[in-house]
Amino acid sequence: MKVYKIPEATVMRLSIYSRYLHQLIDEGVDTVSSGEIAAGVGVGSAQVRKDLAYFGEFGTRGVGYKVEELYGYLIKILGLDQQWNVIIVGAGKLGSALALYQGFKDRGFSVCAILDNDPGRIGQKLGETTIEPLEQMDQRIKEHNIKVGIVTVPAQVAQEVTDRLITAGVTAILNFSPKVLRVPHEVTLRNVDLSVNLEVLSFNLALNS
Ligand SMILES: NC(=O)c1ccc[n+]([C@@H]2O[C@H](COP(=O)([O-])OP(=O)(O)OC[C@H]3O[C@@H](n4cnc5c(N)ncnc54)[C@H](O)[C@@H]3O)[C@@H](O)[C@H]2O)c1
Repeated sequence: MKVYKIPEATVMRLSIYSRYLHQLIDEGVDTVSSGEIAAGVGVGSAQVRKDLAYFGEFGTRGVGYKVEELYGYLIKILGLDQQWNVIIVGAGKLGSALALYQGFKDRGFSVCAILDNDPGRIGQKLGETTIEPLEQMDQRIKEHNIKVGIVTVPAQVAQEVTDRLITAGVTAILNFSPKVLRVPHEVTLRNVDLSVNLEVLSFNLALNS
């Protein structure tokens, strides 16, 4: 299914709704209203209805949504009904922690390779994955049909590592480095900066103090 021009903020909320629905399934809940989803995840119920309306008609007026059905639908919309193979470049503190994180697998992301250029790191094991030299990039990306690259190298080398990943066939980059990366328009880029979240917390703390 192809869905165009969905705002990124909506996609992020869909991911949060799907987690909440998963929680409801675990609790044995069969149906849920948009108001209950809204209260559960902390957004307005009109927002929930608007987000879901991008994808057609869901739910029955007065009854709400069937939890399992809506969950299955959101998983499909988010592309999580298939496995995405992932490569991590930079097996330092952060890259190693991400490689060991079990939560990715639970959502359909499989870390197939982790690379570094430090001879002292190469050959070390992170769970079932062994840290390999950067030179393995092309081969690993091709053999595992890897589409997602996670960049956890220092900022100075982040662009060259990203360029190399894209040349090798990666089409989605999750950048943890503070470097502002340039990628071709057909490549999806997301930047993760935990200090942005800390600053939001700080803003709220300051507001309430
Ligand atoms: N987004 C966030 O919130 C957040 C949080 C922590 C760190 N970071 C960033 O993540 C990155 C990694 O941080 P860290 O603490 O794990 O650092 P680290 O020094 O522990 O790890 C970096 C690793 O990259 C490797 N490396 C360096 N050049 C390379 C290259 N050209 N090819 C392959 N590997 C190479 C190093 O050998 C090292 O193992 C940094 O850019 C840091 O600023 C971001």
